[in-house]
Amino acid sequence: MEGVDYLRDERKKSEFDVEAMKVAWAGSREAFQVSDRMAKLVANDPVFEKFSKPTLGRKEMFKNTLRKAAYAWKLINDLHLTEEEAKWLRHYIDEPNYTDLQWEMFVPALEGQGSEEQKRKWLPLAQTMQIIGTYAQTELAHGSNVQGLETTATFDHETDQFVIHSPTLTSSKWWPGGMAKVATHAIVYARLIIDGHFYGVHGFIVQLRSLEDHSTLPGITVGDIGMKFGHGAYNTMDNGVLRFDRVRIPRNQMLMRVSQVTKEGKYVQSDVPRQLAYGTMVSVRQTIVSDASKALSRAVCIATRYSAIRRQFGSHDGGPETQVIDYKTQQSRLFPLLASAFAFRFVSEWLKSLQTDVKQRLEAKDFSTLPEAHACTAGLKSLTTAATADGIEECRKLCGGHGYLISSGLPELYAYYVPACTYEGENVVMMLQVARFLVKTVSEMSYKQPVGTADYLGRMAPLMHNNCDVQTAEDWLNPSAIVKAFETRAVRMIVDCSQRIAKFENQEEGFAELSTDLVEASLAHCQLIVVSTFIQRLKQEIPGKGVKQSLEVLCYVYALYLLHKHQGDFLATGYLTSKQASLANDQLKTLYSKVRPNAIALVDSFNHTDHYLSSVLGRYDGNVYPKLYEAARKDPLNDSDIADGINQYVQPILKQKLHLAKL
Ligand SMILES: CCCCCCCC/C=C\CCCCCCCC(=O)SCCNC(=O)CCNC(=O)[C@H](O)C(C)(C)COP(=O)(O)OP(=O)(O)OC[C@H]1O[C@@H](n2cnc3c(N)ncnc32)[C@H](O)[C@@H]1OP(=O)(O)O
Ligand SMILES: Cc1cc2nc3c(=O)[nH]c(=O)nc-3n(C[C@H](O)[C@H](O)[C@H](O)COP(=O)(O)OP(=O)(O)OC[C@H]3O[C@@H](n4cnc5c(N)ncnc54)[C@H](O)[C@@H]3O)c2cc1C
Repeated sequence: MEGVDYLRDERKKSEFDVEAMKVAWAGSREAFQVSDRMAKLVANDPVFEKFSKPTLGRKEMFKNTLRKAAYAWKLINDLHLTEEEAKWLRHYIDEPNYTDLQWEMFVPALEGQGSEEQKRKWLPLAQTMQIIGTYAQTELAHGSNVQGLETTATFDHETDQFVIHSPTLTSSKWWPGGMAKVATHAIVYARLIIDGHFYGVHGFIVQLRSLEDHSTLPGITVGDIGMKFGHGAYNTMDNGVLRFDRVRIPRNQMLMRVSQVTKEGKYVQSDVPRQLAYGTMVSVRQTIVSDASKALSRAVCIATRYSAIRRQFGSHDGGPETQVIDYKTQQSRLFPLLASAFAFRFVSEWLKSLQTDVKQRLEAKDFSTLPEAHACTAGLKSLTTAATADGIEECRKLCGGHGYLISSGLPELYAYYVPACTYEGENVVMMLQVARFLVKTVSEMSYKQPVGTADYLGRMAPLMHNNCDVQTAEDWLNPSAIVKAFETRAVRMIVDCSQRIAKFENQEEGFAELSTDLVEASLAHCQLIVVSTFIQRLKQEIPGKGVKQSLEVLCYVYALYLLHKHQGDFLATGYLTSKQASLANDQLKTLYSKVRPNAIALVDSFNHTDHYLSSVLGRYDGNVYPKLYEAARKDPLNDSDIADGINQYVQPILKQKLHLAKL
């Protein structure tokens, strides 16, 4: 039997309707159809071929990506693609490039932080790509600490302009994507200075390059920051360094939704919170949560298909060896990741709806839910990216030696993905933001009832004193037992930290001293959100034979896997006994055996094309070994029998040996 037959047999074992599961994964039939159409469009167009990428040099790779981006833009226009379709098209092309910054950061920053007048002027230019923009916030010496940025924007009364300047080497903008070679404009974050007074960090629209010949404008120095981790992964992107030598821009190019500077040089703060200036980061963090489920599902799809094909040991009387997916250890590493991909998918959908709600409230000048939205996006960004980056690496190991080959698709995926733990808010820094929100919520509870994702803190009294009543492994198959366990663990960890901080004379000092515990408490809070969202999703109607049941199994796997992994927390907070923790682990093993027959069908439900997976190990048809062999033969080193350099550097050594032998 070959891999092809193995996967065919596996698909026959499935206990649910795969087509219906595809819809559940996508969110709706319409969402499925859009993404499916775009996936196929990209997969079937030779322009988007990407197997040759690993063998290209930096310049060729960069040019090749520009070519694809230009072609994609042509398709978007020629085919009159909707915004949603265009997003999926870019997603499936699967090469980071300047358009990510244009659509995920530059346009949202204009939309969220521009005044109505500014939006009227700049948005049409950006949306039709007559200008190409980037988001230039991070500097050589400051990324996380936005208030510590050094670039200055000094108001000049006489000319009604701002003077943008890089006063030090460390103030050089450093990292923005698309900035080195492509972007014509940037939203530059700088310290606003009027008459020697500092008014905080604000965004300014600055032109970097001529729209005529693309040359840099006077006063601007811009370039690439150099190659990044993983050859092909992120090096298609021209992350840049940028310096300003007293570059002048008109006053009306400061983004003026949140605060304005008048012609007279007066600083006016609108009636909206200053944190709205961070709004672009909040919206992109939500996109990053959604991207996490895509990246993790991709790695899990590869590792699951390959685990069903790969066989090692266990052959009796000449029969076939054991599929590695049947080893309990393989299942205990793989299935929680499969469940996590679904969990992240559903939490990202929920986060999107939370943001829509916040947006509507902001328009009605209701800012009450902003801190919670910030904490949720920051925390979930941190949780999902960390788990996804680790998960991709685990999937690589699950594929044994072949996982280390570029043709497995996993090394490049990891290298592309891992900076998500850093960009758009370093993960620990983000968890500390969640901690601030939680500690503040607890401290205000005497006069303010917590709401939304923090509402369980309002039920503190019972949660502080209850004990878990699980008696058998079966008892863990109960959503309310699970939610209660996660709520209790989170509440007790948060309250413990809050009480210990309160003992410090200086609260900031207490916060800093307890920051490692606070990060753990924040993680507990975020895990509760993901688990509860999964459970809530299952309360909705989910059509299709066996679909809901399979998702229920995955939901329990996700929750009980976390419970097992963090059982130290659950035990230390005194809610569970070690017996109850061990029953959860027993149940987890039973659940793995329920996932097993459905594993291949579950990863088929992601609807990933072979083009998108770009993995010989994860091929839909399972024809792994012949294709691995074929891919290896195509390596440039195999172009000739005697490689370049052999005659020059190897043969002389061999000849020298002969000479020595004669002596
Ligand atoms: C369908 C297909 C889809 C395809 C998918 C494609 C996916 C591709 C995705 C994407 C493509 C783009 C590729 C990557 C691009 C990467 C771009 C970048 O990396 S841009 C740089 C990011 N930089 C950071 O994130 C800095 C992190 N630092 C910060 O955010 C702040 O400095 C922070 C939060 C750490 C501290 O802020 P403070 O300096 O003002 O300090 P404090 O005093 O702590 O905050 C004041 C108050 O403001 C609140 N706050 C802070 N941030 C807030 C926010 N964002 N919203 C609301 N409140 C906020 C705080 O909670 C605090 O509240 P209280 O006073 O305690 O009540
Ligand atoms: C691929 C990539 C693309 C990027 N694209 C862009 C872009 O388009 N535009 C842009 O403006 N920026 C971009 N960035 C920059 C990115 O946003 C920053 O790197 C990120 O915000 C982290 O900041 P930092 O580099 O200053 O890390 P640092 O803050 O220096 O982190 C270093 C270490 O310090 C720790 N640390 C920092 N502060 C604290 C604290 N208060 N408490 C405890 N620990 C702390 C962190 O946890 C971390 O371990 C990009 C970065 C990458 C890698």
